[in-house]
Amino acid sequence: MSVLIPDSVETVRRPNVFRRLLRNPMAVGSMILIATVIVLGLLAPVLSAHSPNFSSLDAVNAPVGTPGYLLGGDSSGRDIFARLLASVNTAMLSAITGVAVALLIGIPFGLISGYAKPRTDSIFSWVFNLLMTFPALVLLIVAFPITGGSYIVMMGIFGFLFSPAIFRLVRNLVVAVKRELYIDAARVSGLSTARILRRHVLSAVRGPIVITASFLAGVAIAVQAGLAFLGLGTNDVPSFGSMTADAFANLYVYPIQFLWPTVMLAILSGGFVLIGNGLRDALEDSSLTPTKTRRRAEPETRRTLTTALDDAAENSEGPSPLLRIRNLRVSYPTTSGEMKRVVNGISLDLDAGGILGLIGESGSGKSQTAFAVLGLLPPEARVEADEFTLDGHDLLGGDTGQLKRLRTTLVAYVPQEPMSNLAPSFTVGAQLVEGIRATTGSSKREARQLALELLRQVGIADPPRTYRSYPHEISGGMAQRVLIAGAIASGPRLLIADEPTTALDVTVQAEILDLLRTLQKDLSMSVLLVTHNFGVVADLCDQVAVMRTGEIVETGSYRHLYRNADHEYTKQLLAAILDEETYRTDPVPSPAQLEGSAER
Ligand SMILES: Nc1ncnc2c1ncn2[C@@H]1O[C@H](COP(=O)(O)OP(=O)(O)OP(=O)(O)O)[C@@H](O)[C@H]1O
Repeated sequence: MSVLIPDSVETVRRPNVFRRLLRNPMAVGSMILIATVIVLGLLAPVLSAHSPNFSSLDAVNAPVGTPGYLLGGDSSGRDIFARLLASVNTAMLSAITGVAVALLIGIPFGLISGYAKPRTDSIFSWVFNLLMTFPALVLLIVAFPITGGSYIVMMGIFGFLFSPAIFRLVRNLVVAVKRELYIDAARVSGLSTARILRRHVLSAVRGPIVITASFLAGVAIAVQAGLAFLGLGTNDVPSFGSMTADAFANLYVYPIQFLWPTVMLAILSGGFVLIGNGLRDALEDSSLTPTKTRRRAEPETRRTLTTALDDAAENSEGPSPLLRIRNLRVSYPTTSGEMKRVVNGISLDLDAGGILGLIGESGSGKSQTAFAVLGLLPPEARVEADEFTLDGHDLLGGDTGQLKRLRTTLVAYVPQEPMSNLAPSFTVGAQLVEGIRATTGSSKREARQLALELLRQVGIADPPRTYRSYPHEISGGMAQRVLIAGAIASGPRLLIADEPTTALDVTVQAEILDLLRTLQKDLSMSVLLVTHNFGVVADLCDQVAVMRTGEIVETGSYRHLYRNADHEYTKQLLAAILDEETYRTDPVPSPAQLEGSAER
């Protein structure tokens, strides 16, 4: 089916950090001053009557306003105004060189270190920590003979020595961001690591990088001036430092000569620091980054059993299990060095087209089981099993790239907290298109059409409008529909839904469950539903596995468990719902209703 795409789809405006920055008077003042000074520096050849190194005996210590010497002459008879403008250019080139080198080294290594496995992270962190212990200023002074006095080379070394600051910043930000649910979602949707790093991780950490770069520019200008003041630098290139040193010798006789370079230095160096402060405030105000939290369902949001029994099917037999798990163990290292089992030898079969509910209290190991299937467990997790296959493919052996491709094509994931799974700085449409293109390889235009069609399919009333909305502009229920749309885009054979309704209110919960049921039938998918809520299980699932402390204590159809639960824990879980009469909206199903539902 083709869908017309409105022209407005791509004309979305982002929340503007720059506009917020413009509300900060200090930052605005600094930007105006710095911009003015930079323009003056660029116009130096036009504005100044002399070249900065031209010296005339007539102009030695000439007072301010001498014809041709707007700010007077220095002790060598050079035009102070011309030298001041030339020094602006020196300062700016120093800042650009120092900051560029620090960013070029710090950002890529920080991204890789923060995102990579612990061993790579340890090696990179060790190297940069070592670099950080070097006394930067002393090294710059010692390196002077090697640089031949070139301030560009000196500032390159400065950038290298300050790159650990950027590295640490980026690495720590990436460590915080990489476990965000929307990064997991991007991984599940098949995006390459490079693309996730570039598009999602870098975009989330760029704000603090810009702020630090601004501070670093101020520091670079001050450091270059300091080195020049000490005489470390060629005499041919004017700089605030060398001007200050010249004026210093005349301080008591011609103090005004000291004023010009120090004021300019303060404007440039301090201005960058103030802009950095303003940027930080503007970004903090506009921070939309979600935190990875988990909400438990409120009691009133629990579903009742009646609807559930109507729909629960007795049989879940298919030709062969799509997902086959035998004796799955997931363990984590503890501080004492021992391994702690969080999934302890579970076995499951999920048939093609079947719906399996994995139910248990918090911490019972449901999500760990689901994440093991999705390949989303953290690197420190140890996963073992006698058999762990998806569509006949071993999920534990083989090539990592092949497994990733297999999961991308066969499995999709619907998470618990829809909002946290959408990247806050991209529109819904952009995120859907990105996922669709990664999994289907379609063109941008085709992906856009498919995204709009999928939004319609998951019951979004105005797909173009939602397409061009940012996550904060849509409701939780819509966000969950968007994620479901993204999940089904690749036509998965297995949909893993981890508490898909927990974060939603009660009416929306019912709608999302209805949608999942409809899609499961229409697309003939298998569904692994992770939940702590028997009502949700009853609504959807053919088969149920009850988990407790990492083990499956009982399995069976929902109807069977409802009537003949053997295990005390299953009875407790059922009783927990049945006891909550206050929160139920439907009557508890009677045995007759159960039979009726069985006959359907
Ligand atoms: N990275 C980790 N390191 C160590 N233990 C972990 C880690 N992640 C999870 N666990 C532990 O694994 C156990 C099972 O967690 P899991 O998330 O699967 O529980 P769950 O049944 O899904 O509960 P919930 O619904 O609250 O998420 C918990 O005790 C948890 O503390």
